[in-house]
Amino acid sequence: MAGSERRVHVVLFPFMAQGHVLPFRCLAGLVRRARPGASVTVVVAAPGAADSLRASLAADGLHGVRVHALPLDDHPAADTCHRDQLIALFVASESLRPAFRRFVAGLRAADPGAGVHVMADMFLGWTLGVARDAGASHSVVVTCGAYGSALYFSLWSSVPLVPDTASSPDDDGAFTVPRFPGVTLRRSQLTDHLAAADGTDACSTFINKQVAALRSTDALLVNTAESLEPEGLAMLRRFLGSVPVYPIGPLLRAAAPSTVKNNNAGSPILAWLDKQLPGSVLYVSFGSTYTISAPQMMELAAGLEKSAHRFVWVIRPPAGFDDVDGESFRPEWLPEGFRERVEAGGQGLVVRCWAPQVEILAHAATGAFLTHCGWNSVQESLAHGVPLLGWPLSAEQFYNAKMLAEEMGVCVEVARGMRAALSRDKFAAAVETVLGDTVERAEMRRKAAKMKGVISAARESGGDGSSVKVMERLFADMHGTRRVADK
Ligand SMILES: O=c1ccn([C@@H]2O[C@H](COP(=O)(O)OP(=O)(O)O[C@H]3O[C@H](CO)[C@@H](O)[C@H](O)[C@H]3O)[C@@H](O)[C@H]2O)c(=O)[nH]1
Repeated sequence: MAGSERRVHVVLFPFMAQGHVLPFRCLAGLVRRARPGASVTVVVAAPGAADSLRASLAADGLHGVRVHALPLDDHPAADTCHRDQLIALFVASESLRPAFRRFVAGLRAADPGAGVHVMADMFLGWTLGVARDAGASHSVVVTCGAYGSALYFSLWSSVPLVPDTASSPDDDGAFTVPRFPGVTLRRSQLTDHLAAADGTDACSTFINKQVAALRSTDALLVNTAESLEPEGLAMLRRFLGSVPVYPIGPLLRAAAPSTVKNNNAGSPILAWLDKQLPGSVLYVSFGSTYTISAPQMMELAAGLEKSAHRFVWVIRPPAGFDDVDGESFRPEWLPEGFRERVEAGGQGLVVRCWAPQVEILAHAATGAFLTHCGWNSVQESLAHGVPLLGWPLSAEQFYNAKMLAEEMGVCVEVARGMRAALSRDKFAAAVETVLGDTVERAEMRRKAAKMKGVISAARESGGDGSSVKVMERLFADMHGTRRVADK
């Protein structure tokens, strides 16, 4: 087979946010496993981020993977800028077109006999034109799941949305998702941007450009497995028409081996977990980009304390406090004395900004995860058989939560959106459901364990549906006997 393989340069281009860069790091490893002879370069849209990405790739054992920086210096990475600036950052990424064009042309010129394949983030649709002009093949990498993406892109392609039963924007009216008559949503499962969109606003214009790229790229690579989301993938394929869809996920990092061996002296959080009973701790984190409000944080703290269950809570500054440094807590965020009380009493740990999430989820003491249902967090949780409490905040997270609760039965949704009125009693009751001695807990754990098995099978190299096999198929289709770029 190797004899018929054409040399190929693979260019990976993530959007500069943790939730996107992390799966792209795993994608670099997957490309290496599926096509060991390929050269792989990760393009970053900020020279300042190149060194840390190089270090991360080396830590992943991907020493031969190159990093090429393009000059988007005056824009911060998405997880350090205000969420409202995201759309500006998306649009600004298009200014990289000339530099990216030069880079791809340089690869072609340096090795004219080889193929070039650009694997670009779903928010970098403009790269398709660059790839086409350079005679390179192109795929769009969807870092989200299939079900969430199918609904998200379908909704944005159908604005303005008119809920069937809402008489005012405050009514939580139900409506049927365009193109998917079997799926009903509520008004509260739309972001404000989506609910207000009319097709001419900046968000609609931007996302419609991405949808156009999804529909005309050579392949769609989705961070999921056929066995994990068969229905979601069927919906995405229906939405896209003829573009081939390759479920190359789950793109997941493995936990450091010491976690599994309960040997965590080097990490205070993991060392604390070592002292807890199996399945007894709630892990609370809302990902790398979104956050809840200060009043919500107050109520959540009260609910956690009231539940009397153990927890590890990773706190990023609430909305409106984006300028606060990475160390401090403000009095507006947490009830007076909360942190000192729960830490001294052994009930919980309050961690500022960032924690070793995969290691926490892999730890035997972790029994449930309160999450915003970002797709990386979802897959990391299920990969370790950990059931979820869902509090979707934005983007496609509402649809991930819906699928996890209604289709997979591994999640209880406790709140919805960045303005949700949270009740401490309701929240404490939900924690009891997932960590107490309840029938629901047993059932959710059983279903989450099943998903763990599904994910583990997709990560092994052997089976036909495994991510390596799917990636091998992509290369065979694109750069084996059929050469899409040369058609
Ligand atoms: O303290 C922390 C917090 C986060 N993480 C990691 O950061 C990633 C966070 O990703 P995710 O859970 O997907 O959340 P976001 O960062 O919010 O992800 C964005 O990207 C996802 C994939 O496209 C989308 O599903 C989300 O809606 C979007 O907000 C995960 O790998 C976590 O393990 C840590 O390691 N430590």
